[in-house]
Amino acid sequence: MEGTAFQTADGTLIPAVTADEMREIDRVAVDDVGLTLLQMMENAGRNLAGRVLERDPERVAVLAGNGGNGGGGLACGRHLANRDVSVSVVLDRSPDALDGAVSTQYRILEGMNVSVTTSDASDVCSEADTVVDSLIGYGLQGAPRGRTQDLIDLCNDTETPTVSLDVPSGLDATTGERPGLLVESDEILTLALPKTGLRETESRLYLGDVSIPRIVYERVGIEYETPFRESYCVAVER
Ligand SMILES: NC(=O)C1=CN([C@@H]2O[C@H](COP(=O)(O)OP(=O)(O)OC[C@H]3O[C@@H](n4cnc5c(N)ncnc54)[C@H](O)[C@@H]3O)[C@@H](O)[C@H]2O)[C@@H](O)CC1
Ligand SMILES: [K+]
Repeated sequence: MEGTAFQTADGTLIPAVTADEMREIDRVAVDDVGLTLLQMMENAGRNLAGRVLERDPERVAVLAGNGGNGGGGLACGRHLANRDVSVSVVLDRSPDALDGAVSTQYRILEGMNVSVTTSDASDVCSEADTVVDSLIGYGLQGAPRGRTQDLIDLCNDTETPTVSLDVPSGLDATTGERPGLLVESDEILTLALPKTGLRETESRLYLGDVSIPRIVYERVGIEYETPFRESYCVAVER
């Protein structure tokens, strides 16, 4: 395990997983143990908001994709807005393309009258003091395309400090390869366990608890000691 493990500052080893392994962990957590995606997404979003709040933000742009990664970003946007941070959400496609838990997150923001754009986002990004990158997580398939690619380009161009959820969008979570454009993150909050591809990144890395019970790791054959003893989010060394 030591070859692939990351560790906390106090030396607790944390195994790294591939995208397929993480998908299986999520599946067992939901299908066998009974957590819901919405619960995990809420924990992801709250931990992400915690990292963003460390930056004392006033205006935050949340770039959100249509998958689970985007849902975590949207939940983060709600927690920030609840703390009087000015939040603008930038979707990479029409809200009609959202479903399940992600759609739920979106509808709540809509009910809160949080600003949402599906068109030109250059002002939103340049006026923000922090960008949340929740476009794509471990679900990346090939080089980022279309508006997702344009938003990554914009995010990198504006040079606003960026916090990425799970992995910087455009990174292959398993290999660390970048098949196309990649968000240049200042900080990454990865979820549950670090992804093997994060070895190839250099920005500050944190690990957030999404409340996956130990029995899930036992069932998928991963040796696991919780790094979350006193906190829901810990700094991680590669
Ligand atoms: N335990 C869980 O399952 C949780 C997962 N969460 C997040 O959900 C992510 C996984 O969710 P998903 O499996 O929905 O996948 P992602 O949200 O990583 O991305 C999938 C979406 O990205 C788009 N996409 C993929 N490749 C693209 C490309 N090359 N160009 C443009 N668009 C592309 C597709 O439309 C696809 O729907 C994780 O990385 C994690 O951040 C969190 O929301 C919390 C809970
Ligand atoms: K991301």
